[in-house]
Amino acid sequence: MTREFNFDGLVGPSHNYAGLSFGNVASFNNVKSASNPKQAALQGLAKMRALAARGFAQGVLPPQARPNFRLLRSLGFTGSDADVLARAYKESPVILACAYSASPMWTANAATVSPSRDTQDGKVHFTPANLNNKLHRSHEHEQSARALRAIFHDERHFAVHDALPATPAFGDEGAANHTRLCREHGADAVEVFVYGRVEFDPAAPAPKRYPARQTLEASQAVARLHGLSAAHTVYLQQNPDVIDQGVFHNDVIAVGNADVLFYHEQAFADEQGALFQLRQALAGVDAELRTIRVATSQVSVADAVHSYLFNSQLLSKPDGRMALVIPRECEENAAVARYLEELVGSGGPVDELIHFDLRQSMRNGGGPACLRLRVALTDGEAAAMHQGVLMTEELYHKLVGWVEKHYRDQLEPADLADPALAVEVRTALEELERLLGLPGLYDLS
Ligand SMILES: NCCC[C@H](NC(=O)CCC(=O)O)C(=O)O
Repeated sequence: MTREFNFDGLVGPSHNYAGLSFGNVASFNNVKSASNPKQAALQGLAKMRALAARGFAQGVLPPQARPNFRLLRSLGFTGSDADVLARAYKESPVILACAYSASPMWTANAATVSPSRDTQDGKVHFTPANLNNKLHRSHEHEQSARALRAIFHDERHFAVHDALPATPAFGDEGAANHTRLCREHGADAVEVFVYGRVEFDPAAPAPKRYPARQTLEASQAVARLHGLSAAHTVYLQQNPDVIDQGVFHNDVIAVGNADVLFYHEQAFADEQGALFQLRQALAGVDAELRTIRVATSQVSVADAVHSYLFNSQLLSKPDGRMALVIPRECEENAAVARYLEELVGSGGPVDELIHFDLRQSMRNGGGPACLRLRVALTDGEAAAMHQGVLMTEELYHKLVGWVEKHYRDQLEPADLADPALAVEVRTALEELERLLGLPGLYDLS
């Protein structure tokens, strides 16, 4: 049997609001407000626990070591660790914030994953995303690769590639711009890549106000690395106008699961063309696309961006129906709340809503779907991965205890200059390696 595992990012102890993501409305609006790392981590853990308790396969991906002293030193801040922090804070607090960002919590951007059913060599392939559009995210991929290699260490089953070259032609944001459509997780599938820009075709449409983070060239390179078949791979262009309205990743405006695509009518540059391509490719894997199309008259793009309606997890339940995992913000938006009520009453594939309070992450533009990386695994593959990251009641309680012990409940921009914070984070991560049974997870040299 094949099951879809959701690996959620455990929010790191330096979670803060630094306004680093131009084009991401929430990140910009909450710049320099105080964060609560403890609450952020507990909110994420509560989601993992609840979904695991419901029988969904749930794992956790560890946070990364912060600040990234190697990054700071490579930019010319030298001396002892305390000197590096003091100089960076004085000369460029924004660089210090980049080195301290807890952005690896959004594991939808950690990598693109192709299940073994889709790949030429029959292994599960991972390509960590270079995230090169933003300095604070561009240094995640090294540790993402290291963590994935530690968890998916068995080379008979898993291949973890290096990130693509970090140049604008290969802007790669990972699974946030990727979805897999199929009858069921274990069946042949179509992998769908959504890009915002084409580097080598200056005539292709592109956003004008905000950056397009993902390129067609990156998507094609990932498909090549993973050994995907051309007939089962579809590339769609995201609508540049919605990128300019704050839809910085496709998973802010569309989500797919099994044979269902839940999307906003403005999501793609060419809606009819996109549906045609998907239907044709799906016919090749004996599947028929079911669409849940949301019209602008039902939910505007602005409401979608503020509520994160589409940054939901669409999860298959054992009874064949689907649940939609949404943030509380969806209840608070009148148009979205009305739409959702209709959706679950419509007799369509979605018959249940599961709400979570993820406010701490949402204030940086990360909803339920941003917080998780989907990995479909056969039973054999699931048995071959490191078991210490699978969410159980026991692991949940251990991690809550660890968070309670090590995390601050308030972090202001100026706190990043406090040398004690760096020591606290390091101590916490050393303990986490033991707790997850992953010695050597971090390069703490
Ligand atoms: N998939 C959701 C990603 C959200 C993430 N936000 C941030 O990095 C904000 C960080 C800050 O501004 O402190 C991003 O934009 O990539």
